[in-house]
Amino acid sequence: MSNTGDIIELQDIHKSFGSQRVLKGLNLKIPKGLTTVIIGRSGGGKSVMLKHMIGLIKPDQGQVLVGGHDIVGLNDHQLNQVRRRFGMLFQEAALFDSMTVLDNVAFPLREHTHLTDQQVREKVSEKLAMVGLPGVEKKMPSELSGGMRKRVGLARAIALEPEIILYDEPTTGLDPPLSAAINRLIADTQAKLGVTSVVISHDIEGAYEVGHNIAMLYNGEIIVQGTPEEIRHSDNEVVQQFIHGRPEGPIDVI
Ligand SMILES: Nc1ncnc2c1ncn2[C@@H]1O[C@H](COP(=O)(O)OP(=O)(O)OP(=O)(O)O)[C@@H](O)[C@H]1O
Repeated sequence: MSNTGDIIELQDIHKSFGSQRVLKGLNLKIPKGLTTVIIGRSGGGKSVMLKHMIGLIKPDQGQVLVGGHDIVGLNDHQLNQVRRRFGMLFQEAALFDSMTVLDNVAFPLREHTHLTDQQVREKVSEKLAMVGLPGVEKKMPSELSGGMRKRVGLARAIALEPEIILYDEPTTGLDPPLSAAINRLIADTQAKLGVTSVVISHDIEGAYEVGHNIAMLYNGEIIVQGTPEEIRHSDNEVVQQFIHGRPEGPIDVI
């Protein structure tokens, strides 16, 4: 597994909401050009961790390095520059319901580039074709199935051809064939565009399939990080309980 360094590095991140300590000294390195899957319990802080990477949440303590630069102290304008490097697929695809598919996917292009209307349309068509949805430009989000909405969300996430794509539970709530299709899409997008991907997932099989690298968040920290093979053979009891979905073990399921 070769890479050219770590594009994102979370160093000793602490984050509490009121008295609830969510991240407790978390360390994580995201290697450039590869896909890292984050697994962990529901409510364990995976989304909170992801939001630190684009400055949507600031840590109480610790550093967030993107391309070697700490983004924690940046102002909104500087953060916007950093965010241009990212595409993000949120949990519910977060499409604008009152806009057509074309306008949804075109949104970041119109916000951040000076492309002509014709060029925007061409880029949108190209990205929709990449996600296997050619010709749906005129549809409204309400006319699409959940899986199609996710794919439109993905087309929007890749519209600016970002260096890094963050996926928050891209397959949750989808049936198995559709989950497999979305996983393939994540792998293809990574291979075609050479992007760095960070994927939050509950889908262990999918994690093995798309992840070059898997990290497990537990009790506010990353407790293991390694290749799918290393995770499968980890001697950590928490990891074993989680990946095999066992009710008994060190993880308190109540
Ligand atoms: N802005 C916020 N204000 C207060 N509490 C928050 C905020 N964001 C997240 N939390 C809390 O932080 C904890 C971790 O949430 P998070 O969404 O990161 O979990 P998760 O691991 O992504 O879970 P899931 O897999 O269910 O999506 C939760 O208890 C949540 O309620």
